[in-house]
Amino acid sequence: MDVLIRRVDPDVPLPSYAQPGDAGADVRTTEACELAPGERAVLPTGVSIALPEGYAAFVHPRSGLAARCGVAMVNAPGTIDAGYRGEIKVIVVNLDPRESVRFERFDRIAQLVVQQVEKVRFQEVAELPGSVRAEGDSGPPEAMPPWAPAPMNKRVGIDTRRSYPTGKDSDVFGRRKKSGAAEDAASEAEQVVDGIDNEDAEDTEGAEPQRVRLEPEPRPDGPWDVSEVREPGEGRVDLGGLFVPGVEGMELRVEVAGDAIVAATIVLQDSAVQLQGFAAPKREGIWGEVREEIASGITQQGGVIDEVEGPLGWELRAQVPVQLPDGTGGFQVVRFVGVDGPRWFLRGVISGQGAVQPQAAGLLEQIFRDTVVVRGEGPMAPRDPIVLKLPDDAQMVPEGVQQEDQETSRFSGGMGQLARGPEITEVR
Ligand SMILES: O=c1ccn([C@H]2C[C@H](O)[C@@H](COP(=O)(O)OP(=O)(O)OP(=O)(O)O)O2)c(=O)[nH]1
Repeated sequence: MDVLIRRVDPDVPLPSYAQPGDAGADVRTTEACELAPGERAVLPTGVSIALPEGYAAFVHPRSGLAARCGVAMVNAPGTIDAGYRGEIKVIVVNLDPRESVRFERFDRIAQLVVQQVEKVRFQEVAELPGSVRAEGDSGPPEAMPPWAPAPMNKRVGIDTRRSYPTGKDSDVFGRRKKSGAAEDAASEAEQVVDGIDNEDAEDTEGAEPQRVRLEPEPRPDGPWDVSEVREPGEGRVDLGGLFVPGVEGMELRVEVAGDAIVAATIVLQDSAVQLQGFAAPKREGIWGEVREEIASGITQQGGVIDEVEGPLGWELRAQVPVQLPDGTGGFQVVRFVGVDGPRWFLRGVISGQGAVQPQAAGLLEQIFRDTVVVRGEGPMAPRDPIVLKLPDDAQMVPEGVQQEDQETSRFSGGMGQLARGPEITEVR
């Protein structure tokens, strides 16, 4: 089909399909630009189009750029409405934590996919027809579920408000999923990992013949084991069991279970990521099983789970039932991300805007990736939390205590287990 196009920049080459079967026609930037790590820019393409009614064009990232340089589109895919006559723009972001990326004038920066789109009429009804997914969902529960992120008994906060440059210790590959199968995920997974961890000492084979063991996936982009990083403290906050990257304007809170600090939460504007490290077997990743546990728990609570392959590997995107301040039931969107490392597992819970709009969570994901885990050499039971400490120069300000513990998986985000404690303010 023909689409009318106008060059806003008279010299720009028209969008073109690189190969005969391509779905997307490459578009170019008419402005050269250099993006520092984490920086974004709105780049003009030098063209505007007139699509027929019933069509839209979608601006997609180019996979080559993403793989080579970590360039993504903030709003991918960008939507070009049929009625839009302005110049098509591309909102690119450099997600590489270390390297700048440079575009020259007329470099191909994105691809345009034209598609037919439905315009629907929304018909309001009192009840929706059932679906396979809806089966077993019992609706919002009466009580506050253990997955609800709000209540914590004790918590410690560090307000950093300063800039930490990131380290320069990593290199680049790709990471993929492992799969784990467990009917009764919680109990079986415990058994399996316990068995394997004990076995580590003797280095024997075959104690679990009914299961295929999968090695932890490679971690080309982190998070890192302390042995893989030259200067873990460079640009990171030393929390003992974790070195957490420092970012301008972030607020860092640590959370306690009993007397031990076990989780750190980084709050950045309207998003947060909670980081928690756990001991794990040497040769088997546990993230597959842990995902199943979290998913089944949330589904039982009436929540909805999507398992998707995101920027940090396989993750759960969950709509978790919560009680709203006015007492009514609502849902909160949360992302559970996780990575298996050498004898440890790092779990992140992304909440706020970074969960609602995962494409806007680049910086939080970067923080997760650039975290360094210090499991220590001592014996630990699989799935035991890796204990953290306060930064040496943190100053504590006591704060009120509220909310009792709730029974839940320790991987559920620690929502019911962690405790709010004294507030601390960092002084440097
Ligand atoms: O990557 C993009 C996304 C959008 N646009 C243009 C075409 C689109 O028709 C217009 C509005 O975009 P969109 O509808 O996504 O933006 P909005 O924030 O929802 O604005 P509006 O309220 O104008 O629809 O901006 C681009 O040039 N590039």
